[in-house]
Amino acid sequence: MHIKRLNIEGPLLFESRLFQDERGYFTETFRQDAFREAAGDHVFVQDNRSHSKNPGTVRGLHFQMDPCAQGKLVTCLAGTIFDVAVDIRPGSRSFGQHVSTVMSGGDAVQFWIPPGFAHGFCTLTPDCLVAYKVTAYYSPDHDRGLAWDDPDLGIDWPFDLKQATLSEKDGRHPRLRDLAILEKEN
Ligand SMILES: Cc1cn([C@H]2C[C@H](O)[C@@H](COP(=O)(O)OP(=O)(O)O[C@H]3O[C@@H](C)C(=O)[C@@H](O)[C@H]3O)O2)c(=O)[nH]c1=O
Repeated sequence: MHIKRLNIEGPLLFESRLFQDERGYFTETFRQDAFREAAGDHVFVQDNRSHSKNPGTVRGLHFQMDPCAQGKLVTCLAGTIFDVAVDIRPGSRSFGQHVSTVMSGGDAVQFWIPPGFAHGFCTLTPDCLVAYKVTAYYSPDHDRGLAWDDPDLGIDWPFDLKQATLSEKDGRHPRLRDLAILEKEN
């Protein structure tokens, strides 16, 4: 398993080896030992999957408040997505900055996003399947969002933003500067 560190302390890219043969391929998608060594002790308690029909679908940016903050290990099983994690850890040196990656079905890459980040993605092809493990259960009471197109975040979404498809909920998240929960710390 190859592990790539990114510009922000915390998020990681895990790349597994693909064993190809005439049948197709085999790959290990998760190893507790390699994960723990690189990312620390986290326990995954829930696995999720979403399907997005159209390119230009945006989901995010989402996070859960403490004590239900979630670390997420994200992978793309089909299609191609642009995935992004924004640092909203109070007091972090990289607060408000983000890291991103493009992931496709079959490339055996997993994106580790620790608790304290807002996460989202957009789809670049039809029929994107995204699967992810999380370290805390879904809690609607702690579920929060951040505006995916907040200009202060400077995310270079690689599609025509005017064509974005998103949920009603994702269309009304606050900008980073208006996130009340963070005002005091930063
Ligand atoms: C996230 C989640 C949603 N739901 C329900 C609530 C709602 O009725 C329906 C759809 O939820 P959402 O619109 O929030 O789904 P979605 O926009 O796909 O939300 C996901 O987006 C990505 C970017 C993430 O990072 C995830 O953690 C999660 O927030 O599914 C659960 O039952 N369990 C869950 O864990």
